[in-house]
Amino acid sequence: MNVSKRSITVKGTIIGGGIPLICTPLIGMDQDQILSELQNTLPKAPDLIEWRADFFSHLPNTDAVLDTLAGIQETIAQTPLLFTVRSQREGGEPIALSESDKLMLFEKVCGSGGIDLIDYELVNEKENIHHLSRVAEEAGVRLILSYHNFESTPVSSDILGKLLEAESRGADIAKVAVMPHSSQDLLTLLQATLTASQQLRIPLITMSMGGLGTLTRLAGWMFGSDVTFAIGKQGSAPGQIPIEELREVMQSIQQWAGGGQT
Ligand SMILES: O=C1C[C@@](O)(C(=O)O)C[C@@H](O)[C@@H]1O
Repeated sequence: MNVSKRSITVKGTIIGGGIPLICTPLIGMDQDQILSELQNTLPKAPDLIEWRADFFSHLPNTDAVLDTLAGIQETIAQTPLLFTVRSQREGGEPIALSESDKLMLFEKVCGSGGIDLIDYELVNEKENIHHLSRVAEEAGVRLILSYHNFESTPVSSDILGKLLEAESRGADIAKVAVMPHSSQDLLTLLQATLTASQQLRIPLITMSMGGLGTLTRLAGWMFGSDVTFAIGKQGSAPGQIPIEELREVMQSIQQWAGGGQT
């Protein structure tokens, strides 16, 4: 069954509208570092900014998180902000919060009006996902449900299964990041992406990580991935490349491939 994909608009930015977007992460340990990363990154005009708050050393202090969020918001103006506390089992930094502490923090952060999107892993308890989905919806925050595999690339049907599961659990965007060990693994990820882009009714984000995965970060959009992650000042995952270089290559491909149509 071919179902046309639905785009979503966040702060005037269309995600899933055919034009691939670039997201740059902020990984500073404190507010000063984060705001300096932001000052450095904003002139490079990313479409989205992700605060990887698992790197933030004051994460257990909700007031410090909200204060930093206010500082980020003041600086980024119209650029949509994604809030992520990546779990350690899916490649994040160790944090001193239990899962319920984390969900309480998410409630505060969503309620603050300071974020536009929030990322949570699909592997989490169904009730927690359901709870966060309700909290986010009430706050007008879009939910990304994600799956990361830093070891290997699952078979295409499993990757597709993760993306479909994200949609069925209430995600506004489905995301998968996997580790390739061969060129075949890149094809596997891209095949799953193409099939998902024909079946899902929500935007999707996929990438193969590491040096070998670079091709998917540069050209995944041709197979249906709506957002790619790039380095603004510092990267947050293996294989990300600087935004300037990524944009240059993407623009060349778009120009020669006829405006980004797949
Ligand atoms: O999930 C993702 C994708 C990512 O892991 C990457 O490989 O670019 C980078 C993370 O910061 C982000 O949350």
